[in-house]
Amino acid sequence: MIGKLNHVGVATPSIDESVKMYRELLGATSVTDKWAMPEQGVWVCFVNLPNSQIELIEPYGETSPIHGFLAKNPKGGQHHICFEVENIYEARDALVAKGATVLGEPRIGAHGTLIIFVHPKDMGGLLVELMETPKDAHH
Ligand SMILES: C[C@@H](C(=O)O)C(=O)SCCNC(=O)CCNC(=O)[C@H](O)C(C)(C)COP(=O)(O)OP(=O)(O)OC[C@H]1O[C@@H](n2cnc3c(N)ncnc32)[C@H](O)[C@@H]1OP(=O)(O)O
Ligand SMILES: [Co+2]
Repeated sequence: MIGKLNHVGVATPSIDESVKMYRELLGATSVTDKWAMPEQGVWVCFVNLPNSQIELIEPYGETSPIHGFLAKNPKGGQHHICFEVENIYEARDALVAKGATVLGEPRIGAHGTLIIFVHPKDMGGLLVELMETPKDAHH
């Protein structure tokens, strides 16, 4: 089931400050604009790497799912890791059949394809996002 590593999600109190850090300290040159995803409760911005992406996420709105994480990690930190799958519903059903806790219903993520999250308690403390491979994927 598990496919390519798509992105590593990094929570931050300020995407602007984080982008500056990736540019100045690590020499990142390809960074997208940030945009709001109200239904996900986050602002999103991608630092493009040759083989993957860092997804910077900042809380959007009072019910953002990352408020708790930032309360515990005020400077931010690694928040989730995202693997591609071919079919999100098949992946979801297989996980549920094995007793894993899938958080919420499949919804559209930052790449325009369906995503789900697997609770960290079932993944050795790691929050795992699964996303359907974009049809025009070229990485
Ligand atoms: C735009 C999109 C995309 O890529 O397309 C995105 O990525 S959106 C990315 C943002 N969206 C999401 O993360 C949606 C799915 N996430 C969630 O539903 C939530 O964040 C939960 C994962 C359920 C955590 O919720 P909450 O912070 O309220 O935690 P909680 O108080 O229930 O704590 C449950 C336990 O999980 C731990 N915990 C919380 N966040 C964690 C994280 N990111 N990684 C690992 N562990 C984590 C807590 O420390 C706690 O551990 P102890 O029990 O040991 O104290
Ligand atoms: Co993500």
